[in-house]
Amino acid sequence: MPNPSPRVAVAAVALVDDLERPSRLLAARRTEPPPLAGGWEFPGGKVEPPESAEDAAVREVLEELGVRVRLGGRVGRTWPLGNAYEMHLFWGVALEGEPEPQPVEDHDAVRWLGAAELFEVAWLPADLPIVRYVETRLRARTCQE
Ligand SMILES: Nc1nc2c([nH]c(=O)n2[C@H]2C[C@H](O)[C@@H](COP(=O)(O)OP(=O)(O)OP(=O)(O)O)O2)c(=O)[nH]1
Repeated sequence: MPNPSPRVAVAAVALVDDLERPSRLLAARRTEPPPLAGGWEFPGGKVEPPESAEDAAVREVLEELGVRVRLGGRVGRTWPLGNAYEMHLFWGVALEGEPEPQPVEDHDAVRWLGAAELFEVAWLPADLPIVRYVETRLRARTCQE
């Protein structure tokens, strides 16, 4: 049977300070591979079937930032990342009592960014349309569509 999507699924989290009234987003700076190193992104990674995109997003944030998160809804639609990947992005917030997110694996810096600061970091190019959408949500102080 033909594969319905030739793109590999990536799942990631738009980690915010508050799912009800978000004002800041966490961005993380990649260290690997060399062509992507230094680019800022949403923490996440490839979905490893049979896990769901949601489970992959939670797993990746724990591995990469040392924080357990609770997910909210999806951030918009599924977003293409070049020709090879598609991203399933979920709003998320750190569970109560979790430590401050820090780069544990695959990143060397994290930053909390308010709506007016979102473009102070060099996002991976494929993330730019997503960040523009996130900006509209932070300015409206809502994770709703
Ligand atoms: N996690 C993440 N990946 C992104 C973003 N934007 C973007 O273009 N990508 C690309 C980079 C990678 O080519 C691909 C995701 O792969 P990854 O390297 O994060 O996945 P992974 O952690 O499972 O990596 P690996 O174990 O297979 O090395 O998607 C983003 O915001 N977050």
